[in-house]
Amino acid sequence: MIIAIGADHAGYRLKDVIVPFLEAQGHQIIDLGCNCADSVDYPDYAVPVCDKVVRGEADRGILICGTGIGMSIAANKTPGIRCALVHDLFSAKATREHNDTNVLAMGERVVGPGVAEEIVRVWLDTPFSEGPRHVGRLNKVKAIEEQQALHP
Ligand SMILES: O=C(CO)[C@H](O)[C@H](O)[C@H](O)COP(=O)(O)O
Repeated sequence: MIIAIGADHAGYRLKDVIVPFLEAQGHQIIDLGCNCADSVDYPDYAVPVCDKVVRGEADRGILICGTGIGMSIAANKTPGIRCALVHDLFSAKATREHNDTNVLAMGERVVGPGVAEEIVRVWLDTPFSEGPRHVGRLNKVKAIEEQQALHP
């Protein structure tokens, strides 16, 4: 897969663990920064990663900040993005099966590197279930986006 990844100053160290982990599995990585501890703003990194996904230039996106919360809030403002904040393996699997999420958010201050690697592995490997109830719910989410585009 082609995976776009971004982090703020509170997440770049975990990004630097996840990038070689993914490369070792044969994934192609688009690393959109940041790459040092100088304070930055998470929306500035969430938007470029989400753009890559909605434009089809990346198959998935991964975003990391201190908690993952700011990144997930920002990511879900982009129409077409379904971002899940995940810190456990059950949710990593469920959010792919049920929500067909295309962006994963994690918090470097919440989860250790070993668990984060397993979350990423499970999230990338789990297919959407295609269950009719999930498809119907996702269509309702899409309808919210379309409604808001018509009446911002
Ligand atoms: O948005 C966040 C908190 O929900 C992210 O974790 C940020 O990384 C965090 O706010 C950064 O905090 P800092 O005090 O500016 O390092």
